[in-house]
Amino acid sequence: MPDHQDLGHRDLQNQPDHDHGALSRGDFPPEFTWGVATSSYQIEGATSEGGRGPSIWDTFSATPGRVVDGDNGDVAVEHYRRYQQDADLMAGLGVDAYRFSVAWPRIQPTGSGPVNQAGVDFYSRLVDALLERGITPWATLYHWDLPQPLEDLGGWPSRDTAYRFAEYAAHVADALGDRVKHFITLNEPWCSAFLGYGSGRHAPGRSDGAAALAAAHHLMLGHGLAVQALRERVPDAQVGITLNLYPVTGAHDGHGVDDAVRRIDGLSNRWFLDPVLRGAYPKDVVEDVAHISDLAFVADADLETINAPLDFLGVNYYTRHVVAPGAFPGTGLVEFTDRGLPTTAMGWEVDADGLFDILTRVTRDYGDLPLVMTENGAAFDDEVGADGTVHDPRRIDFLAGHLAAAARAVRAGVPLRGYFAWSLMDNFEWAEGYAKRFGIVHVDFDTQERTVKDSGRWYAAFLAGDRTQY
Ligand SMILES: CO[C@H](O)c1c[n+]2c([nH]1)[C@H](O)[C@@H](O)[C@H](O)[C@H]2CO
Repeated sequence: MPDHQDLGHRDLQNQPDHDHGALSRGDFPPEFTWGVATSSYQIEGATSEGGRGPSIWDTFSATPGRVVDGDNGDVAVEHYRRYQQDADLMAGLGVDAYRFSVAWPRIQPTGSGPVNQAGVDFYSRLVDALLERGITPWATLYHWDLPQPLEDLGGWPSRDTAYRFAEYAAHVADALGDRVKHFITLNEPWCSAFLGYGSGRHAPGRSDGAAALAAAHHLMLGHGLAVQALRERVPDAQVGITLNLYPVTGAHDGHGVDDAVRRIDGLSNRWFLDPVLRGAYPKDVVEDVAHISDLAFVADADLETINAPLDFLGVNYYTRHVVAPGAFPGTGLVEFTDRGLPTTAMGWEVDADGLFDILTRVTRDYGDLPLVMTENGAAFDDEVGADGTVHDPRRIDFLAGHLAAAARAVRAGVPLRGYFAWSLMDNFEWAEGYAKRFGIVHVDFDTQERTVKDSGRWYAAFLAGDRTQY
């Protein structure tokens, strides 16, 4: 069980905004974990092989207009059959760890009932391949691929899905817990709930605010129940959850900006941080959403279950939110804007200082729980040159700048324990399909050929101890 104490507000040492210079692995604690990350639906392919059942992303990507170019994960980057080759890639990069996700529809094709042994066997082989190469497996139990039959029964807005998730977690613990000692219950419940059931931008593509809030609650309830299941079966496991967190900054200091910042910080960050780490929903945000839902789905003991003690908090960071009051002041509407910084191929501003800001804020406001950067990376339009190399200097600059910010946070007192680059290789980027490349390894989606990009070589050199400029 975790033995860290919540020290409450901490005076983290002030640090200079920019300390450009040289950076190396030595700027981080010696036991720091360095890895790469992926997720099942984005890389595995083989969606009809090995007894796998359909997920909501199979359904969503088969629905015309939902995914750019009508792309889907049927083939992806064939990791299901190329996992040995990909494990060799990781070993070549010199990573300590690999964060992957287990596809629920491979373990339980209908989302409940007996396990599909072929699915268990795949992840068992993957884990063994990693361990044989000295790579520590970090398993995410849920990275968005809900079995479609559970969606047909109501999906995450239904409380039963939380109980099915805990049963699934128990099956994974039984199957892999002898060799996997690092578990992340959920990847980004904010995306699963608010993009899946709120905006409809992600699977299952529903647009219902009340359903989105219920989904968020039952995802977090499932998290808490899954922590119990994991602890019962794998007493020596390190267990956490991954949240996508954003520093939120006012676009100016005019009237109403502070409330806009409070609202977006509340819905983006505190709606998940507070239940998971404090056992209560933030009261100001409960009021903000009262016109959408009275939260009647919250049962008495739920928040205690959700507030299960954790060994770490996974943080996914990509960019900052910059906000201003909406067109109709006083309505609570908020406009998202930018600060004219360089952007990635996703249109996200490159803002390494935002990583320092969010890491120090979480430690200052939520105490000394160890933090792990479970995702950080950037999409750029990479091309393979005539010489077969992939020059991606902007991704190197992105990674170096964010690692420098992470080192600054460590110096400021943040208990940061690890960093996973997103992503090992180009893959299915959800509603953007294959049009957006986040990998430090390039994939030719026609031939499946993998080519380590300059950023992959840079990361390998950094992990080998080379000093880098940023
Ligand atoms: C919107 O930013 C989120 O934190 C976020 C960014 N990303 C994610 N979450 C997901 O966890 C990954 O599966 C995506 O591939 C990755 C890149 O888009």
